[in-house]
Amino acid sequence: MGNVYDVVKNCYAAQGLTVPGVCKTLIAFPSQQGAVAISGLPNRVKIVEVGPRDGLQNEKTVVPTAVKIELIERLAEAGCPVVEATSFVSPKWVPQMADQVEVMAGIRKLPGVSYPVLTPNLKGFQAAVKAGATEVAIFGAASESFSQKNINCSIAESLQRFEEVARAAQDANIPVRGYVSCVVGCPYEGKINPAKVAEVAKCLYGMGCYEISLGDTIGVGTPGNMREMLRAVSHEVPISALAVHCHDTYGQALANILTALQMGVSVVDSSVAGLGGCPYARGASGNVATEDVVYMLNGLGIQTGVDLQKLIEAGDFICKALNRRSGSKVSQATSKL
Ligand SMILES: CC(C)(COP(=O)([O-])OP(=O)([O-])OC[C@H]1O[C@@H](n2cnc3c(N)ncnc32)[C@H](O)[C@@H]1OP(=O)([O-])[O-])[C@@H](O)C(=O)NCCC(=O)NCCSC(=O)C[C@@](C)(O)CC(=O)[O-]
Repeated sequence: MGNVYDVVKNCYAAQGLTVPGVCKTLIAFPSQQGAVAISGLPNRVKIVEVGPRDGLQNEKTVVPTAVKIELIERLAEAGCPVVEATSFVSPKWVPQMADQVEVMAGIRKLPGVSYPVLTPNLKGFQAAVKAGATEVAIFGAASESFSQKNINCSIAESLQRFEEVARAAQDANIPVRGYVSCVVGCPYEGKINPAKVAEVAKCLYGMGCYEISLGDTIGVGTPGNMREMLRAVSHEVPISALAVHCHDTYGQALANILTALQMGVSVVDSSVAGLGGCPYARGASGNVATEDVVYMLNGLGIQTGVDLQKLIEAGDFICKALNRRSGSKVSQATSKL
């Protein structure tokens, strides 16, 4: 078989017709050789690789610091422009991130790559700066219960803490990214009102966050409710400043990402080998695998700057270290070739 377009063209030709323009743009070839763009999608997408932080924070056995450092370096070498390195949170709450200072000291930073870290409060921010962080992220939620479980305070209290971090970061000329968790569903409260997501996103943006990452923390989103939520948030924050962060619990992450791209989002968070889950979100599975996102974007002719082969190798490296099978379908498929 040639390709899907040829088959469709021949069917139309057999009836003496030509292919309508709309069909031409809707037929995409999901292979590395025959990339075809769908009109209306961005030409370039920024991948924010969160595997070393979101991916590893929930691991039960301690991952050696040297393994974390090698993973971060491999991801940067694969062309990921942003590699979230660790978090400056309480080691009592997230023991897996207790080696944050050593991780920051150990990574050989590549020029042009950003290595943000999570900072829930001023204490975390100050420690991060001392450890050499040049970008931080504050992380709130659209669910009161999740906010309490994750950072031990209400949404309103968290916004006060974030305001302090944002002000200190501005004084130190450090860019701040903002997260909103539970943007469509919460493990404790169920469905989340898009208006609440928009309200929290607006506050974070107003504090000076250059980008707001919208987290489907437990991976219950569908293209329908993601669209509804993105529509509400984009009334308060420009779509160019939004990112999506999709966990893949129900297998909807790629569809949700494509929906977001069609709405004008051009920043996607993902985790190599599909690692991850939040320790305070019961039942949450890993993030969408970066390999799968890059494969989809390659198939659409969308630039990412990421080398898929090197990415797969980085995924193989961490899966071997964790003694686990990759959560990436692309990695699973190519390992059988
Ligand atoms: C926010 C706190 C610290 C509040 O925790 P707390 O217990 O309320 O804090 P506190 O201010 O009462 O202090 C208690 C102790 O923690 C220490 N402490 C206080 N702050 C820090 C700090 N920054 N770093 C290190 N230590 C800290 C502080 O010094 C004190 O130590 P002690 O006197 O008992 O020895 C805690 O709840 C915490 O660390 N939570 C982090 C939870 C977390 O990391 N969750 C995962 C990340 S979020 C996520 O995965 C979702 C996301 C972003 O990926 C998007 C999505 O998928 O939706």
